[in-house]
Amino acid sequence: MYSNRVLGVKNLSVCLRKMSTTCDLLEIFQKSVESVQPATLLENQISVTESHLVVRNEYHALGKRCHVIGFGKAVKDMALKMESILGEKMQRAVVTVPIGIFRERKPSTRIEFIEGAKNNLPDKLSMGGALRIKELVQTLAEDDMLIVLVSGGGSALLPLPIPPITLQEKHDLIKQLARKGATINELNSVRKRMSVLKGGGLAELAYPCKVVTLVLSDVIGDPLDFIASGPMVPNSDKPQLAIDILKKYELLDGISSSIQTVLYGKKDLLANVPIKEGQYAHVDNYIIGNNLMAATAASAAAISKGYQSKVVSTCIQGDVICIAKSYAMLTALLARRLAGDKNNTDLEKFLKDFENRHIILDGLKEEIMKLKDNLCLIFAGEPTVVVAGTGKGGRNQQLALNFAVELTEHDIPKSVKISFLSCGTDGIDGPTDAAGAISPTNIGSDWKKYAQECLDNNDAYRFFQKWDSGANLVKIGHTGTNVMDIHVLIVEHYQ
Ligand SMILES: Nc1ncnc2c1ncn2[C@@H]1O[C@H](COP(=O)(O)OP(=O)(O)OP(=O)(O)O)[C@@H](O)[C@H]1O
Ligand SMILES: O=C(O)[C@H](O)CO
Repeated sequence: MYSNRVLGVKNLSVCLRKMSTTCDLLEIFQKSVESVQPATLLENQISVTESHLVVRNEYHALGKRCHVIGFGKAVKDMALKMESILGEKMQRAVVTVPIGIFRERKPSTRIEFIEGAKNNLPDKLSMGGALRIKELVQTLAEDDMLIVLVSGGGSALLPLPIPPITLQEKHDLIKQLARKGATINELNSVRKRMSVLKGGGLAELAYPCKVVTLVLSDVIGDPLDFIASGPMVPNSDKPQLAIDILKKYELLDGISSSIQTVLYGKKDLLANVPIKEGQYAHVDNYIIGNNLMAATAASAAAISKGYQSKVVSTCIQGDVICIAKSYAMLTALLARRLAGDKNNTDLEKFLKDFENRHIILDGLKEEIMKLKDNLCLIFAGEPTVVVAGTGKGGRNQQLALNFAVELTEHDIPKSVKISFLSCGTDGIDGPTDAAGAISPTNIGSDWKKYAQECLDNNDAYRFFQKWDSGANLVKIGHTGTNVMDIHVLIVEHYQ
């Protein structure tokens, strides 16, 4: 019933077209990932002189001893690059990275790499790493320098719950909150409240040592106090916020007494750590990469392949179901326009829909008005999924499949071909071995029914394993970087 590969000779050109667009989608995604490789980002922005670290054009004294710490999915290559830039000037380095990130043999290095946080959840290994980092930071003096490498996934790689909260309690609460569809900002507000090092804790421990923080952003808008739960910037959340978030997701009543003790108590901060312009005065923070860079590179790659292309938004957020509906509506609209229909009513409806969800669509209307060629639109951001089922998947696979189902609700002219890819730039979508997926096209009614069952059970991975024997799953392993998700939509018209 699920065989979708019945190809006659007359379908050969359709098949070749499918293959070439699939290649384009993959190459466009690959270019976006390449553009935010941490080693290149550092190489372009960091150098050292005899006595200073230079970040872009700003000089920071290296001090008597220079140490490096790091945590996140993308800090392996950041740390190795830092080691090669600093050479003997680097005294000691402790860095926590995801388990399995060293696919080949570990390179020869003086950096102490600690692997942990399976499935992006805090565990004993990552907590061991957090303790090593804490130990190192506690030895620092005023005339030292600390370089901190931060990237997404840093929260799970730097867990140190405030006693009496246990690691298991924290792990369980964050997992439940994530499954209920909490945003990353909500998750991290709760994490900051329960953690020794997050929400500025690490910066306070380092004081008065001078700190330079290099951050690869994986949060919309690059907010330093939310990326990896903001260990190097003051926590500006109201103390009540974490409690309100748990209430919102109906988790407050079930929390353990230790979590209650911490949430309703006061978080001890070191006194007298000076704050200047809302940031710790001894810390300089730099964003060295973000999803705008990745989206811009994707769009440039599409243009070089002959598409009309545009970065539409870098702040896609909200429930995957709503996003799939909006994308399908937009796609149908573009398809009809490419086929010659110039009616604008749907366009206004689509723009309103996004505006209502506070998503900025940069110049999309103008782009659509001048639409004449095959089009490749780039979206970036991080949607959420309410995981109510028991299946296997991730938000990108869920979105790619949901989009395919939604598209069947629209009339797409026969002369138009739609292709859509949704992938996480870190290469790992949820607890799966895929970065995401390419939407299946032309799903018939049996497949549509099966797709809906899989979506309802959050089992998109299983669907994709069956569809075309898994050909639509994008499997690239850990990419070494992490700037949220990229969505690539291609709409092509054939005469
Ligand atoms: N079966 C599933 N189907 C769909 N989505 C899922 C499923 N299981 C988990 N998820 C989603 O996957 C997300 C976690 O994925 P992942 O570990 O890739 O996080 P991430 O946001 O990329 O991590 P970070 O931001 O810390 O780098 C959660 O938002 C969760 O809702
Ligand atoms: O680690 C985290 O907290 C998320 O990836 C956001 O940075």
